Amino acid sequence: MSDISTLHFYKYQGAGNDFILVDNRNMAVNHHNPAFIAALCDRRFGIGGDGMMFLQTKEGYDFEMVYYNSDGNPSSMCGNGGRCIVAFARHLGVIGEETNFLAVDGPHYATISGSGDWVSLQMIDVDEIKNDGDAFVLNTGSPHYVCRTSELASADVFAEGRKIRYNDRYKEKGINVNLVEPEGEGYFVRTYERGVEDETYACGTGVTAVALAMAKQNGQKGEISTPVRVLGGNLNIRFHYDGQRFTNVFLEGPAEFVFEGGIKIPAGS
Ligand SMILES: N[C@@H](CCC[C@H](N)C(=O)O)C(=O)O
Repeated sequence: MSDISTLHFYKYQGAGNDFILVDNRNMAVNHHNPAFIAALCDRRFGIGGDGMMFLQTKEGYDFEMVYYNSDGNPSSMCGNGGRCIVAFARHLGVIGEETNFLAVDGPHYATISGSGDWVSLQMIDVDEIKNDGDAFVLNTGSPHYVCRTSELASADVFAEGRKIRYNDRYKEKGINVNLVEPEGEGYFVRTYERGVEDETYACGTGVTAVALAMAKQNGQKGEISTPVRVLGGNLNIRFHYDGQRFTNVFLEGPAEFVFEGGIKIPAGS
């Protein structure tokens, strides 16, 4: 009897934030194993990814999104991951052009374009933005630190992000660190991600946090649409702000299939 089996996986990316996806509707994969997830996300010895997701069935919803960071630990919401799993669900025939699914931060509504590669994902409402010196701290499904800067193209985001993520205030629970500068009608953003412990090419909950924090700082109210450029492409965030609460928050952008394959794993994983 063989002690090795093959895991069929799919790779997707949303503005360069890349993920391994597995159809686990039959619950064949036991994913409560950080070393297993981290090994698959490893860019040299595994498939490679900023995170890994399992699409599972959930009563009352089209599907459930179960998300892990590349360090192998389950995490809070991933916005780009959410957009990618919607594209994956569409590919599997689980959904049509709109969906209601469950993620770790609650229910999400999303739509996907007919061509299947542009996803608009509703994020949680936000009613609190705190200050940490000149920076903003808020939770858009995941915790974010947002700090305005200049000369962002040449910034050492890894070093600056790491310093903040591991300072006394944040080191226990961790935080994602977003550096931002105005660009055209919107912003250029670079993010150091907790759980990847590196800069990623995009962070969906991060650009959402930036758009909300900048609207508050600029005194904007009403229906707002904010384009954001990240290292891996372009995203857009639209929302309503009444001066107290951010509602109807949508993260929009590309979610694209990259490749699929099989990888040998120990049986029972
Ligand atoms: N890439 C994500 C955020 C994933 C979670 C994050 N690393 C954390 O642990 O908070 C996104 O697109 O939102």
